[in-house]
Amino acid sequence: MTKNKLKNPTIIVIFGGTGDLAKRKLFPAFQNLYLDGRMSEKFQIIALGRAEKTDEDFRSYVLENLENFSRKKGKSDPETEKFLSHITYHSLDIDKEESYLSLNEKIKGFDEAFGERANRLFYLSITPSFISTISSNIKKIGLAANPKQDRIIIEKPFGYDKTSAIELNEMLSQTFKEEQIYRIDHYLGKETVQNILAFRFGNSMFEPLWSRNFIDFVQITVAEEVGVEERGGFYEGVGALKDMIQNHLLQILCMTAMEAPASLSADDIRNRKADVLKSIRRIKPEEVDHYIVRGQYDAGTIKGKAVPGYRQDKGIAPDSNTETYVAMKIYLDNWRWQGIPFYLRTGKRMEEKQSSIIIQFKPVPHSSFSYGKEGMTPNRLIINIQPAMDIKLQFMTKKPGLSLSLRPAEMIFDYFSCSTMSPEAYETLIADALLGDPTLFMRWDQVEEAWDAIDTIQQVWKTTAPVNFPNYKAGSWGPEEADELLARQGHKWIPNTQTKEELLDDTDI
Ligand SMILES: NC(=O)C1=CN([C@@H]2O[C@H](COP(=O)(O)OP(=O)(O)OC[C@H]3O[C@@H](n4cnc5c(N)ncnc54)[C@H](OP(=O)(O)O)[C@@H]3O)[C@@H](O)[C@H]2O)C=CC1
Ligand SMILES: O=C1O[C@H](COP(=O)(O)O)[C@@H](O)[C@H](O)[C@H]1O
Repeated sequence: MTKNKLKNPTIIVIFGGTGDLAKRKLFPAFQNLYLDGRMSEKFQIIALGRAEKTDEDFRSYVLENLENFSRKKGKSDPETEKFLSHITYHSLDIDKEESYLSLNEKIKGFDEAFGERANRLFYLSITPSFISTISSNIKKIGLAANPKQDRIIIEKPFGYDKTSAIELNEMLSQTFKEEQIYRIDHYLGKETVQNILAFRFGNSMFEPLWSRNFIDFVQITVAEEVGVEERGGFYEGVGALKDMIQNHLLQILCMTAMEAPASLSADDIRNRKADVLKSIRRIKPEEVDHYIVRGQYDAGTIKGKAVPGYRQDKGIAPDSNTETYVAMKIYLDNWRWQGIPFYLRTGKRMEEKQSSIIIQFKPVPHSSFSYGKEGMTPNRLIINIQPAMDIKLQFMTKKPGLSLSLRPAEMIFDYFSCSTMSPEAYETLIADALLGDPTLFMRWDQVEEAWDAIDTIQQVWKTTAPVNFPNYKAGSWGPEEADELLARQGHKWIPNTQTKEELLDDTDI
């Protein structure tokens, strides 16, 4: 959210510096920030992993990955070489206290070279089970002794349920104050997610319509074409509810449903988002099947390519009951949204990659018009988050011709048409963390409320195995039960795959 350039000397310590996230997202983000002139003159990245490696070998590994994953690519040009010279590798075993002593020596060495104590940013890109050990070792050795200078970024998932998240937070708070803790949800760094705030509160004409008075229902989709790829071992113990709903989808729900913040300060925005999470209607164990559908993909075809089922993927048990799909109906018990369903769905191996929010408005109370073969289509506002980055307003117009008959049409704002190449989500978030702006990070109460909203579901699923897994084909839009979830309300999932030509169907003019 902030545009400033980092001025203070800074040391970034990446736990999990050799991992998948670091190679695909973190190093490319730092490289792009560097090339954009957003890093300070004096900075050092210390990447940690268990094996012994030389700086040279590690830098070649980073360069190779920049070539594959960075938006500005990583050619071996002088600027990228300069960036690489700011990276050091350090061998550290998280469980061994002596490793932290040598890390401390290394950090002090850079402080000396900088001529002052640098700010420290600890990036925990490791499995959550290591967080407590790292945090207590950081405290023991005094690595983060200055609350004004030192921060920590924690990757998701923050805990596995509400109880473990509370324990984790208590443990962390023995070393770091809340204002030093940056809990990342990379969806909040996406341009189009931030644009929801701009769209809603930077305009006057949509907000009066933004309530139960005019909206029929809201549909939030985060669909992926990919399966679990190389992360089967991690995903098996997690599943779509914890991997996607607890964080990304509930954060998008917050942006869509929140009240206007008093200001753009981090706490004003986060207070209004926390209100949404608090207002999510908690469901009873016996209601879980009524409100939530889980699914797991079977073998199928995506864009003409055959793909295996989840149970055949690498690292997955052949009788796994981990869900790769979740659809749920959420009610918000507050004045603005009482009685309006929010349908959330997410899944891997879906027909196409698509993250979107669809606001369906109530139908007109009465109409004397005739309609084309699609019939009357309610007004819709479609906010496409990715890969399309646009906002569409769908409404009815007169069909060209002699009769007064209507057909749907749309107006489109394309985010790309007015922006230069957007920064990646991780660039925005890391820049904010370096500068100390926590607006786009999750405050503790948000995390706790989000777990509270889904804990009952997890508990019920732990004790009742799904009877019909796998229950959707790779390349589809999920299990049939997800259609029934909406049909009970007289609603349907809106496909959001129509082209403009299909929408403007002229066949019966
Ligand atoms: N990958 C992704 O797309 C995403 C990941 N995340 C989150 O990011 C975090 C990291 O994920 P990811 O990068 O995929 O995980 P990986 O399994 O790829 O990497 C794990 C990292 O942890 C290090 N590690 C493991 N054990 C130790 C130890 N005892 N001492 C020191 N280092 C150790 C490994 O280093 P080494 O083996 O070299 O010692 C490696 O760098 C997780 O919390 C994940 O949920 C969040 C969103 C997306
Ligand atoms: O956090 C995660 O997000 C990715 C999807 O992120 P996107 O930016 O590519 O939409 C998901 O694949 C992964 O399982 C999850 O951990």
